[in-house]
Amino acid sequence: MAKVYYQEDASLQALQGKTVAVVGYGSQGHAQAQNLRDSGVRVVIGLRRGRSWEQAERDGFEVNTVDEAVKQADVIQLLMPDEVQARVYQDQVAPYLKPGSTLMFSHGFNIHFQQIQPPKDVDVVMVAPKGPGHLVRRVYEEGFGVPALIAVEQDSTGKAKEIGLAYAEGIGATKAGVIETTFKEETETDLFGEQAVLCGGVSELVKKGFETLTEAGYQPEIAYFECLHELKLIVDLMYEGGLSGMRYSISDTAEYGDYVSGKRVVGDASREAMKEVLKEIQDGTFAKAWIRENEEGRPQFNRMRDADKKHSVEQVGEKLRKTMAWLNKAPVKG
Ligand SMILES: NC(=O)C1=CN([C@@H]2O[C@H](COP(=O)(O)OP(=O)(O)OC[C@H]3O[C@@H](n4cnc5c(N)ncnc54)[C@H](OP(=O)(O)O)[C@@H]3O)[C@@H](O)[C@H]2O)C=CC1
Ligand SMILES: CC(=O)[C@](C)(O)C(=O)O
Ligand SMILES: [Mg+2]
Ligand SMILES: [Mg+2]
Repeated sequence: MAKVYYQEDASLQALQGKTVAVVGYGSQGHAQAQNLRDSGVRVVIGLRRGRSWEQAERDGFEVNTVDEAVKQADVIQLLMPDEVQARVYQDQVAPYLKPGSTLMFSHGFNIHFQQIQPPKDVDVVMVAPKGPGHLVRRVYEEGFGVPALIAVEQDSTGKAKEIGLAYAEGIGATKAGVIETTFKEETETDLFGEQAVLCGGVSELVKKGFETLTEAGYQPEIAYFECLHELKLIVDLMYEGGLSGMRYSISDTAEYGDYVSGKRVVGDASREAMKEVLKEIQDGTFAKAWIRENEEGRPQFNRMRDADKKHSVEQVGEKLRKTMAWLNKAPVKG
């Protein structure tokens, strides 16, 4: 049975009198920094000059270069993109890390695949929210939390878990539950989830459903509503009540079709592909390819990103979403 921590298991006390440097102010950075501040934790932001720097200042934070932020911090949370962390760590974090400080991550990639090898005299802890940064902020403001995983890789002070739990409390995660794990388990399951199901699997399902309908001559607007927009409404039901909760709300016609056709679309071939994807995550093939892709200037990543931006589901979606007033105030990428 998984060990899950809630509010009664955590205390912000462990962060009292300490300074947390949040390095990076993107999706997770802005959310975690603002939640911590609202929870009464002293936060400084570490960045390079640019868009995020200006945004963090506008949001009222003290912003420093990464090295200056690290110098004054007791806890350093690295929230830059995974692929830049190792270089910035090497040049601007490692030389200034105080013994006994806490180096934190929200994803295990760089520790698990040994791109970052911290000294023995610091704690190495992960608090990984299981949700996109903008929701980590939005859900906190609503008085709730996004669940998270916690892992301790190195405990030099004997207080690593306590500090990690205090951090999880500060970002609101203990309201939803914080599951104990290892860097290995978080890294492999997170990569698998985003590739096979949450991002990769769902995007392809949406595109192929949309293409099937439009190629058969149906209107793209209808295909968009059917295969993309309504997905959220259906997934909200799953989120609240699992598969049965969703099936309680849909018609029996839909439920019958769900049982007989779902397995034909996502069947044994997909299960085999999922196993292959998982194996390549576990044996490091995926990590190696992603690191190489970045070293080469991201030729494939950029090509695939451009191609998908031009997909007709995106063209028709952009037009339709303009009419949805409630969407226009929610930031998608900060
Ligand atoms: N996105 C998510 O919701 C989730 C992310 N995670 C993990 O959280 C971590 C952060 O990811 P995410 O929030 O998506 O990252 P983003 O891409 O949103 O954040 C990028 C931030 O890092 C800054 N940055 C980039 N390069 C540098 C640099 N060389 N020096 C200083 N700052 C730099 C950017 O500043 P600038 O404007 O100057 O470029 C920006 O503020 C990753 O480990 C990720 O796996 C975990 C769970 C979910
Ligand atoms: C949002 C999240 O949890 C992901 C999909 O794992 C990520 O952005 O890396
Ligand atoms: Mg994730
Ligand atoms: Mg991820």
